[in-house]
Amino acid sequence: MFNKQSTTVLRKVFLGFKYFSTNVKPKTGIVMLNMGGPERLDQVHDYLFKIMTDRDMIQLPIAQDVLGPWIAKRRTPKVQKMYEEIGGGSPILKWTKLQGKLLCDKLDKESPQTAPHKSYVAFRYVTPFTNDAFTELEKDGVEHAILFSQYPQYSCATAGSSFNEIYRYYKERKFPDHLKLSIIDRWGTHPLLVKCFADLIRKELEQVPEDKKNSVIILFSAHSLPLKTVNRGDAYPSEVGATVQLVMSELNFEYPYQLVWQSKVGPLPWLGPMTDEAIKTYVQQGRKSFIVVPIAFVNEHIETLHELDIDYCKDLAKEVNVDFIRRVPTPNDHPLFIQALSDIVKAHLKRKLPILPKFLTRCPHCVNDNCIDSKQWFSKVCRI
Ligand SMILES: C=CC1=C(C)c2cc3[nH]c(cc4nc(cc5[nH]c(cc1n2)c(C)c5CCC(=O)O)C(CCC(=O)O)=C4C)c(C)c3C=C
Ligand SMILES: [Fe+2]
Ligand SMILES: [Fe+2]
Repeated sequence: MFNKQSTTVLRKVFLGFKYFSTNVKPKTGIVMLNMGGPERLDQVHDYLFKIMTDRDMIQLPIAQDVLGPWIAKRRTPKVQKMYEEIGGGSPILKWTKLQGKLLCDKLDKESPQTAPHKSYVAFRYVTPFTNDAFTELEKDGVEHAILFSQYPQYSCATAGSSFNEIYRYYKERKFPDHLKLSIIDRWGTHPLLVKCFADLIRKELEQVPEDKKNSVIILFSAHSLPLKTVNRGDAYPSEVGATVQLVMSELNFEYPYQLVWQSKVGPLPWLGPMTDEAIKTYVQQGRKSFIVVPIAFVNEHIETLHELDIDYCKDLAKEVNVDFIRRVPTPNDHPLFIQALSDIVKAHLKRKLPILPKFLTRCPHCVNDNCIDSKQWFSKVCRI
């Protein structure tokens, strides 16, 4: 139908449009907040150093400035080996960029009044850092930046730490006159997130052999927290529980289930029961079939690809003679998940938004004086 000349013209028009559309000033910036993960092995030490010296993340009993770097140095070879075993680095940046892009494409279509939208990745412990994201979005002339925590459930250790970093960033420099900031800090009960998890679980349940369908147990596994953080009143354990409850409700509570915790670091007590201990206990009781669901992560990284897939579903399963075990994928680019992100942002944009830094309040559970999580933020900004 098209000759060579008309194809060339069409291609030029398309590229011209693409050039125009990618160089147009974004009105709304979506700042994808996460701790991040090292893409390369030579980033692992700095990454661990930043985690272990962040007092929002962990409060070591003595001399954190000395003990934190020491733990980071000692842990580096072990963690480098783990990243090597999952392909040489964390895929979290790749996934976060893709999720941000798919979200903005959707928002451009579904919310033309706030378009164009552009996503910016702001990681806490590895590049691109908070200041990289804000330097870029300020340069782009973004009018409204939405600080969107990529952890569905709130913790002072994760989302709180990112918000505190942004607070510190603007404490040190002039807040741009043209910029408005607002926060989405928790969304673990969003109906489409729940539907997405339920859909992913159903697909794995279909793989369970008929003779094991009656005995399979769904293990929801979430990153644990130090008990000290839990006892201070951190919202995360109960918010994770809320997600689990809604997902099970969506599945009509058809299967037995348990919420278990993974990824403990160091010798101090953390919230349990731990995922590996739970598997061992069930096997001892003769329950040997499992579906493992990472319920607090929205994309793949070391805790899913190594700890769940290699350490538990492969090595531990073999060691203790598990009959059947499958790990449910994280939401990644699942259409229901991208629709959830888009609906969350649209609902947020419809509300009368408090604008930073005027509304800064202090988180009641946080070790940091300037934490900007609070029930006030929650009710004003992010009730969905
Ligand atoms: C030191 C204490 C830590 C606390 C508290 C903690 C809480 C916490 N973490 C996540 C999500 C992730 N953590 C990841 C890796 C990771 N976490 C810690 C330490 C704590 N996390 C370390 C030292 C590491 C590095 C790996 C290791 O040494 O084992 C990751 C993976 C990142 C990646 O590979 O891309 C995620 C994701 C949550 C949700 C959470 C509490 C709410
Ligand atoms: Fe962690
Ligand atoms: Fe906090």
